[in-house]
Amino acid sequence: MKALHFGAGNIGRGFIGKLLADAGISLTFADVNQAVLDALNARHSYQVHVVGEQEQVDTVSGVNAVSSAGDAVIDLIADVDLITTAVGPVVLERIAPAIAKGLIKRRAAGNDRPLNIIACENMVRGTSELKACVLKALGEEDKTWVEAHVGFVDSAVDRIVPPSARADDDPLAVTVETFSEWIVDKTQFKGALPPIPGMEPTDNLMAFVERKLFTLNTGHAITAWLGQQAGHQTICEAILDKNVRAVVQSAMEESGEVLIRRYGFDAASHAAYIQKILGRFENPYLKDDVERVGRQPLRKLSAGDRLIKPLLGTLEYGLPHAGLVKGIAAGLRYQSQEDAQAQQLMQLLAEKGPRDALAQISGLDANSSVVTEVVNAYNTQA
Ligand SMILES: NC(=O)C1=CN([C@@H]2O[C@H](COP(=O)(O)OP(=O)(O)OC[C@H]3O[C@@H](n4cnc5c(N)ncnc54)[C@H](O)[C@@H]3O)[C@@H](O)[C@H]2O)C=CC1
Ligand SMILES: O=P(O)(O)OC[C@H]1O[C@](O)(CO)[C@@H](O)[C@@H]1O
Repeated sequence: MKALHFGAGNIGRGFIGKLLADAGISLTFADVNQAVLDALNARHSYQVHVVGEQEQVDTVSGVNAVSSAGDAVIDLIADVDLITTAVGPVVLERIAPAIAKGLIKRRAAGNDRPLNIIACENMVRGTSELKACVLKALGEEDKTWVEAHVGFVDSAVDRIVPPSARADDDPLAVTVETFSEWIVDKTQFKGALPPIPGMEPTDNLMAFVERKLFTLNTGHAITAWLGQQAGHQTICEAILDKNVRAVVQSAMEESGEVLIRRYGFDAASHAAYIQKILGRFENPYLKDDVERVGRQPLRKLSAGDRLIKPLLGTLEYGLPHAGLVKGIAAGLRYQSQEDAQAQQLMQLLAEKGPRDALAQISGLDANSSVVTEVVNAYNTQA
């Protein structure tokens, strides 16, 4: 079996690419980073440092790499059995034209073998968004063929893989936590499910996507934003600050109440899930910077993402939401010189003030009482 993975970054090398290679699949990475492409093609292998309760160094070998901007990637799309991505939500639309070209070539070559495409991004139904972008680039006949032969499979991906801070300066080495979870929607595959140990099929994906995004990512973002305000450098330092931790835990519990009502999760198991995540944030070996985890605040504060969607759930069910409100206020205060969205956020706040800025970013009603609560929390955090 052959696979093409877009994005030879942290999650690409440290999680999805590793699972595919470990499953004996012939794997090619597609990326735009020439240094990473050259290193992969020179060595065809790299090391994954697993840190936490158990420590080990695994070697992933037999991998190749191509530029995602050239013709080689189109030839591969025409040939492989599986395509995965971990490029970041905003990049999906940029890789869609190449995927569309590859699918046109695949059809023209008479390759009717099933192909499955799985986006592994921190977003709800990212593969469905990718599919919509790919279909836009196809004519009617190609669209019909794609619907019949290509499975667009949504997934939830959970493993904390920060940029490697290894002293040996190896551009390919990656440091990962022990925990990992990759859940895929089994109802969306074409043909047989690929046998990949570590890939868990479900017919109830939304429950798992929301459980992960609205617990781990909700708590992680708030840890980063409040941690930054308190002068902490890493997630580990931030979550060990009892003031930060109290808000993070309460926001995760508030979001959890929504998940329990919406999906029927067992309350005790969900409480244990939250505790497990808090423990993962404490991993001292990950050196995960608050600036990285808090990145792209406009995306993280948008309507369907990790803060606003759970907040809307608490309003729907009439539940407490003070922790989420403090978390959203902290998001408005995120700072980064490197992050274009942090700069846009600062500009928006300067132009419109917190009430209208939040309404614009999140889609919440500027005159609603929940926006007033966030504005009050924002002013308190000054
Ligand atoms: N790092 C983590 O712990 C986790 C990340 N994720 C998600 O995985 C995705 C990737 O995150 P990371 O691996 O952390 O980011 P990253 O920045 O380490 O990796 C992204 C890779 O995509 C490449 N890329 C950018 N534009 C491209 C293009 N047009 N074609 C091909 N490759 C391109 C970049 O060069 C980079 O190597 C994001 O959606 C993130 O939310 C999900 C779970 C865990
Ligand atoms: O990758 P994003 O969506 O910017 O958010 C950072 C998040 O991604 C992760 O790296 C992986 O889930 C988390 O550590 C963190 O919550």
